Parts: sequence; C-alpha cells; structure tokens
Amino acid sequence: MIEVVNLTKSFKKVKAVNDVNLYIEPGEIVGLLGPNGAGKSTTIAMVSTLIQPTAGDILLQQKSVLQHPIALRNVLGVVPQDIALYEELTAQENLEFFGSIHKIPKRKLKERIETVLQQIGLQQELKKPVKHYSGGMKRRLNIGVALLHEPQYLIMDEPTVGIDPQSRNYILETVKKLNKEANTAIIYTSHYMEEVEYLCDRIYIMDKGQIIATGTKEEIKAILSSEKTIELKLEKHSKPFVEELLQQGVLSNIQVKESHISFNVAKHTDFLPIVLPLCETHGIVLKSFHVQEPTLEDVFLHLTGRALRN
Ligand SMILES: Nc1ncnc2c1ncn2[C@@H]1O[C@H](COP(=O)(O)OP(=O)(O)OP(=O)(O)O)[C@@H](O)[C@H]1O
Repeated sequence: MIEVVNLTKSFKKVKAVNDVNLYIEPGEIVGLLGPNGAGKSTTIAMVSTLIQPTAGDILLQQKSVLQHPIALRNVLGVVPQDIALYEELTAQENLEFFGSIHKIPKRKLKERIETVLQQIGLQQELKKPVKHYSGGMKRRLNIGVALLHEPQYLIMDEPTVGIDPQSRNYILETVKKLNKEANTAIIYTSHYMEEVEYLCDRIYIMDKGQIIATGTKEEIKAILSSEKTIELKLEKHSKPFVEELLQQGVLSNIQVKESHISFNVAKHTDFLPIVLPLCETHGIVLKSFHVQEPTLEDVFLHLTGRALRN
C-alpha cells in the first residue's frame, strides 16, 4: 500500500497542497478529482518522488520513501500530464530508450515492449516517427513508457486532456483492462467527473489544496442526496390527477410538462405505492419512470458553491 500522510507543499506564498491524506491499495483504481489548480499535479509530483514535500510523508508498505525513493520508483509508473516522448524516434525506439533508462535487461525489454505495445494498441505503428502520430496515439505511447518496468502502481495525471472522444474511450478501456488483467493499481487524476465515476472504486475530491470529500461514489453522493428526483412518463395526464398527486404532501417540486411529470421525494420514500393507485383511479397509463441520482458534479457544486469546470 502507498500512503500519503499530512502532505503539504508551499511555493512561496501559494500553499498548493495543504495537509493531504490518502492511500491506495494493490489492485484498486482511485480517482483524484478536482478543478484546474486544485493541487492534483503537485500531489502527484510528490507521490512520484519528483518534488520534495514541505511537510508530511509518503509511505510504501509503512516505510517512508522520502530519503530512499528507489523502492517506490521500482513499483510505480507515472504517466505525466505533458507528453514526454522523442518526436524524431519511432514508438519502438522510444520504448527501447526509456527501457534502457530503467536498466531492463535486453531480452526482458524485448518481451516487455511486445506486451506493452499490445496493451496500448500500437503494434501497427512501430516504424513511424512519433511526430506523425495523432494526439491520442502519443498519449497511448506515453502510457506505454510508464508500463515498461511492470509497475504494481500507476499514476495517471489527466491522461485524456486534449484528445478526440474515440481516443479518450480507448484510453479509458485500456485503464480498465490494465487493472483487471494485470491487477495494476491506478491513481487517476482528472477534472472530468464522468471519467472518475466510470473508472474508480474510491474517489478523493480535491479543491484549493485540500481533500474536501472521500469515499466510494455512493458514499460521496450520499453527502448530497437527502432527496431523489423521479420523472414519470405518462400516456397523458389530467388536472385532477396532478392535483391529487400534490395533495399527498410527500412530493415536492412537482413539474408538469406535456407527457412528463417530475417531482422530488425523500431518499427512502417508496413513491410507486403513492403514484400507482392514483393512476388507476384517474385512468392514467404510466409508460415508464426514471430515478435520477445526483452526480459527482452536483456534489462538488454543493461542497464548494462552484462548478467543477468553469
Ligand atoms: N512550481 C510552482 N510554482 C508556483 N506555484 C505553483 C507551482 N506549481 C503549482 N503551483 C500552484 O499550485 C496550485 C496547484 O497547482 P496544480 O498544478 O497542482 O493543480 P492541478 O489540480 O494539477 O491543476 P491542473 O488540472 O490545471 O493541472 C496552483 O495555484 C498553481 O498555480
């Protein structure tokens, strides 16, 4: 397990990271979600042992790595936000170069390059210099470089920034597959809540250098939801039906639009025993209903008063 304990980083007057605690266990996908400037990259740079914290500690199997970062570097791969590749070299040559930096023996490196190329789906592009790659292909190769030494943990700093939707989906699927097939634990930073929601088992929400919420998706959303929103689709509705619905007293914020009616109810209220008898009484056909859960975006807005992306 990697643990981050009371981690703080100040740049002159700016406290970029302020007393952050988090952990990742083998095999987990953990999300670090926050808007631009929240302190995600600075946290990641400290966990990657690239910069020293002002205060706090980073532990691998309960031992500090600040003085001896090699133990962590051996088990950790880092996919930086900025592409770090040699444009004139091909994918194969880039992988050979970065593999030699990791001092991977030649025969082992050959095997690893084959596996990694398969994992990132670039087997067909070996002979082209990277400068002719699309943005998405460069991002995939960037991930491949971080995988060469078969890390048990992988940090990905906003790996889908600035690429087309198809490449983005490819990367998200690659992350899922890596986790499932190679059991790689992943710290995934993003300001796209839908990515974090899709990928991650646990989530840390970060703002202004601090962790402001943590837990599973369900736990984080429970911060918000004392109510749920229900949308009913009806064949038609009538005024008396809506009036009687209102009289029930447990529904609030009722909105009527042509064949749709939406309302809020308390989270644990079973709304069907209220709605179905009324439909029957008024001869109304309920075609479908939809329960709308809050999103992580809603939670962020609730906690900070601001949107995640602005
Ligand atoms: N080297 C530095 N010198 C001074 N201030 C810095 C430095 N690096 C980061 N900061 C500041 O620290 C704060 C956190 O920045 P950081 O890059 O960690 O945020 P982030 O959540 O990763 O944002 P982004 O999504 O834009 O990368 C910002 O206010 C940033 O301007």
